This record gives sequence, C-alpha cells and structure tokens, in this order.
Amino acid sequence: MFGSEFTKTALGEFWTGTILGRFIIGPNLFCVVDRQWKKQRKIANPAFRRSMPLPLFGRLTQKLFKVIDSSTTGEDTPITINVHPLMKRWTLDTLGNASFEFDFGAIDDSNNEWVLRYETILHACEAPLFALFPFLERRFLNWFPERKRIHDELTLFLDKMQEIIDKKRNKLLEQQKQQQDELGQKKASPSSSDDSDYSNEDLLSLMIQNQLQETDVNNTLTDEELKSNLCVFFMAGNDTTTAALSFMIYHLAKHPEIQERARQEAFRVLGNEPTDIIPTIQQSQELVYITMVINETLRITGPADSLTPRTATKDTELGGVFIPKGTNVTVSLYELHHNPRFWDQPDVFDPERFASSDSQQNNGDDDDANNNSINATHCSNKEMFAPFSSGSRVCIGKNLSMAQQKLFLPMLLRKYRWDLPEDSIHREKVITETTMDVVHPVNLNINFKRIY
Ligand code: HEM
Repeated sequence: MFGSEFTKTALGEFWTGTILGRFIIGPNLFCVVDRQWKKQRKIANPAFRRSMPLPLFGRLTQKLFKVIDSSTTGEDTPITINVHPLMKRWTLDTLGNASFEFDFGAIDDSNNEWVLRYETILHACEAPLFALFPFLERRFLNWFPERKRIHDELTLFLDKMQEIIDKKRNKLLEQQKQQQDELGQKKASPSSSDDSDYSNEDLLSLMIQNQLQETDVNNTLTDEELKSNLCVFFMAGNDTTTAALSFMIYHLAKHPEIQERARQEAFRVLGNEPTDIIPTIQQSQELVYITMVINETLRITGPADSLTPRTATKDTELGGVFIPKGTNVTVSLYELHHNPRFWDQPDVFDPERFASSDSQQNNGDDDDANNNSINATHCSNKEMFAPFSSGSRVCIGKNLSMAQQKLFLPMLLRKYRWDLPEDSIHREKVITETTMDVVHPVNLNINFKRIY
C-alpha cells in the first residue's frame, strides 16, 4: 500500500517494561521492520497459507449454538443476544485452538480464569495514565498495586505460552526421532513439511517445525519471538474478526432481504436438513453471495479504519503534497472505502458491488492482496478495497479470518433468522467505539429465532 519511500515506524523502546510492551510491542511481525520483519514473515507465511482447520471451527460453532439454544424455551421463542461479546467468545476459542492448540474455554464459560486474564491484560494496554506516562510503570510500579497485579497476570500468561512451546517442541522432536528411527535416514523431515498436510496443525507447531528443520539460527525464531508473535496474533486477530462478524450480523439484521438471499445460498450449497452442517473447503468456495456480503461488510464497517503510521525515508511528494523526510503519515482505510469518487453511494450496504464475472474464483483464500474483484460499474479502482491493507505488509491473518467468517456465516444462516429489536439504538446507523485501534459495535442486541 505504501511505496519504498515510506517505511513502517519501528515501535519499541518507548514501551519497554510496560504491559503494552511486554504483551504487544515486542519482537513480532507487527512491530519489527527491515531484515527482522523479512525473516519473521518468511517463517510465518507457510503456517498461515496452510488449508484452514474448518472442522475445528465448525465444532466450536456447534458448541456456540448449544449455548445459545440452552437459553431459549423453544423454536418459536426469540432470544435477544448482545452479539459482540458472544462473537468474542467464539473467536477467542477458534484462535486459541488454531494458534497454539490452547482452548480458552470461552464459549462454555466467558468468566473462566484464562478468559478473564486475557481480557484484563488487553484492557490494561489501553489505560490512559500509563499510555501517556509509561515511565510510571517502568520505574514506580510498586506505587500502583493494581498495575503490579496485572503485570503478574501477564507473567502467568507468558509462562503458560512458554510451557506450551516447550511441550510442543519436545513432542515434535520425539516425532522427528521416531521418524528417523523408522526410516533409518540421517535427516528425516518432520511429520508435515508439505503445505497440504497442514490443516490439522496449529500455527505454533508449524513455526516450531520450521525451527527444527532450519540449520542457520539466523533464520529461526527465538522463543521470545515465538511468544511475542502468538500475543500479536491474538491482539490482531481476535478483536478484528469479532468485530467483522458482529457487523455482518448487524447489516443482515438491517437488510432482511439480503439475509434471506444469503440463507438461500447456504441452503443450496449445504442442504436444508435441520442439522448443523460444517462447510468443506470446496463448499465454502461455492458461497459466492455470502463472500460478497462479507466483503461489503469489511468495506462499509471495516474493523481496521486506518493503518499504523509510516515514516517518510526521504523528501517526497504524495498526491501533490510535499512530505519532508521523517514525517509520519498514515492511510485512512475508512476514507478509502467511503470515497464517492470510487464508490457509488458509499454509505449504502450493497453486496452487489462485489459481484463480478469471475466471482466464482473470488473465494478469499489466495494470497493476492486484492483478490476481491469489484464490479467496475460500482467502483472505479479495485485497489480501493483493502480492509486487510495490501502489498508486502498485508495482513498475514487475512485467509484465516476469511475462512472463519465464511464458515460461521452460512452455519448461522441455516440455524437462525435474526432482526434488530424495536428499541435498538442501532436502528438509524450502527453505533461504534474503538478499542485498541479496532472499531466494533457497542451493545448490539439482536433477536435470534431458531430455524431448527
Ligand atoms: C477481519 C479481520 C482482520 C482485519 C480487518 C485485519 C486488518 C489488518 C490490517 C489493516 C493490517 C495492516 C496494519 C498496518 O500495516 O498498519 C493487518 C496486519 C496484520 N494482521 Fe490483521 N486483520 C484481521 C485479522 C487478523 C488475524 C486473524 C490475524 C492473526 C491471527 C492477524 C494478524 C496480523 C498481523 C500479524 C499483521 C502484521 C503483518 C505484517 O506487518 O507483516 N490479522 N491486519
């Protein structure tokens, strides 16, 4: 999205020793630049390119439906649900399992020890006092007992990650040794070195496998880097996908005719038996209209409304504006997605603008930054659609998030109809707030009615 005259602003020392610094602003993909970033991205890319664990996501969706159904008295009784916290529980469990085979257990119990710990740490990252004066917690932590307690919680969280890393590494080493013994070879490859076998493995295992295969330590991730990346996958992947799913439910509640059309597609592709069907990869690629709905949601209410700042590496000019070397600039994705020069009636929710002759191929599973074709009559430049950014620093979790959304929405459509309550605060337009730079709906209550 940015040319070489702009580089990502290195985030680092300012936050050392703070909760934000220990949790997020560390040696991870989001924060590092130049050679460090190249190394990390090269290692992480194959893990994110594997085929997605749809059966796992599907099982967790079935679990969520059971929780919802347990609070209804019958198929005809609607139930009102605050959607955003519910989606957060689902995303936390899918991401925990897919990232490092850790089940937060959030769907079953949103108040369990690990969920509360994670939420506490995340909220603490935003505390205004320490965001403005990070030296307070670096040098005078003892003056702030509550802050100190949260540091201890974070230590427990990071220790847990280290424990999981150690266990996984030992398990993989054992497997490797077994294979070597069996094959009688000097150099055995770990169990899944091929992309196509990745689907059942979590991201952490895939990255550790890389470490075990690599002989040059300069091309491997240290445990600190592994942990820091796991933290950032949560920060970057949990709230964003949660918000995307919540907004999607909102738009479909506001537009029942679009909801029904999407449901008919789900029935056509997955069948209409009254039972939870988990889409296969093949089926998920056939969900053309549902993909259009997802794209339009990401355009009109994208969870990331701007990119993190870039710094001009030299005096340059952008759109006729002179930008001196060292200036920080950013891109507003919101403006990009609502610019009337590129989008016909940008404030109207209209999935049709993503219809195209090649929409069959347009499944959100490739690695092209702008794989989402756009109807040329509605938008004059497909590069204007970039909810996951674009270029070399495009979101690494894009395919994962698209896979989650394309699994969840058809399952939900087959199982429930939903609408906005009469007294909803969102009747006119969706009310949002921003947490950790992610835009999400506030108190979005939705009435759900079971189909089966
Ligand atoms: C709807 C869901 C998501 C949206 C809208 C989104 C959006 C974005 C955007 C706009 C960026 C670029 C930020 C910048 O350069 O300033 C980004 C980067 C990133 N995202 Fe996502 N993201 C989503 C889901 C995920 C998921 C599921 C993960 C991981 C599990 C993830 C991990 C990352 C990481 C690690 C980066 C930094 C990549 C790099 O700089 O190489 N994201 N995301």
